[in-house]
Amino acid sequence: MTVVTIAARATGLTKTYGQGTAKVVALDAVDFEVVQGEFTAIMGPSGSGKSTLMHLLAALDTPTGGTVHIGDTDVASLKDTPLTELRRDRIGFIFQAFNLVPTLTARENIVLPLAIAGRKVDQDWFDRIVDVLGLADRLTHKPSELSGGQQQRVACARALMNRPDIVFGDEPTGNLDSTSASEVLSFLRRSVDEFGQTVVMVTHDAHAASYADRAVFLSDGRIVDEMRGASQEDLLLAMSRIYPRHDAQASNVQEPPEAPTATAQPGETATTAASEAGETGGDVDEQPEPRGRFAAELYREGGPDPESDPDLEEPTIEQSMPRRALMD
Ligand SMILES: Nc1ncnc2c1ncn2[C@@H]1O[C@H](COP(=O)(O)OP(=O)(O)OP(=O)(O)O)[C@@H](O)[C@H]1O
Repeated sequence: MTVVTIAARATGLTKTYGQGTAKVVALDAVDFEVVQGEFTAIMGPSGSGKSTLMHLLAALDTPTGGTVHIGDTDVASLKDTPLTELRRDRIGFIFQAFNLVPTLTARENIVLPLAIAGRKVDQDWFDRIVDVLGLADRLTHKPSELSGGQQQRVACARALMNRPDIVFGDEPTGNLDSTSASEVLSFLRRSVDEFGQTVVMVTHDAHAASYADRAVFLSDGRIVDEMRGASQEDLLLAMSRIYPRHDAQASNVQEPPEAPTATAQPGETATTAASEAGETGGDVDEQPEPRGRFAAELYREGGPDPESDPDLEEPTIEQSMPRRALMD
């Protein structure tokens, strides 16, 4: 008999914004369990409540109703200091926009959460993670000297460095080309299979979700379906069935996003992209490709635009990790 351990549990989880006619129910009495040692994908069209669910599960936001448990800990029962410690010690984060500290090297970024917590680096673990992620020869580089894919691999290393109970990824491949995305997804898969890591990832993308053990589908703030061990094709079919309106809209989008010039990716500079292309013979992310039909929706509905999206500007130290996650 397989014993299943629950890494996180949401019960009747509700989040509303605004009041009266302006009230938005972002999450509507959701019951949801994250199984320890599993890779779970949270899927759904824009506005379905994916990020809200993830932020509540990661104790980054407060629900309007219901409860969140991380392991046996009722998040609502924690005062500020233990809540900060829970976020810092038991949860890892990977963001779409990488959120590395621009003034620190890759190595310094990776050990930052430990440094803030005043904890020693486990050198064997550090070496293993860096080796698996292929970052050994990049550790002295600053984020501006790394490609988008490399930056996100640094963010992956940072997320796993303190061996958290759960790693949460919020569209972690949303700013990456397909090759870099596959590298990050393969790493997350490997972290589950080899390290027993629990991973929860928000994604629009059937290709990304096909790396997960389980995909749950959100619609209008509710979980409406779930699948286990689904291929990309299975997931696309399920999405057409569950979200017919969105699927039809996404299918109507014929054109991929315009290619960025100088191979600059959101989250990196054109200078970086150009110099890396020259120096490393193409270890730079190429033009992002739609990965599955719902990727078209991602781009159409406000895809990454470093000009207008403040999240994609170079973060300050304070912005680089959720402040609450580290040092309240
Ligand atoms: N701070 C906020 N104030 C008001 N409404 C909000 C706020 N945050 C989210 N919402 C609303 O809650 C709903 C769910 O938003 P959420 O960001 O969780 O969706 P999502 O599925 O993650 O969307 P996306 O894929 O576009 O990020 C949406 O209708 C959104 O407009």
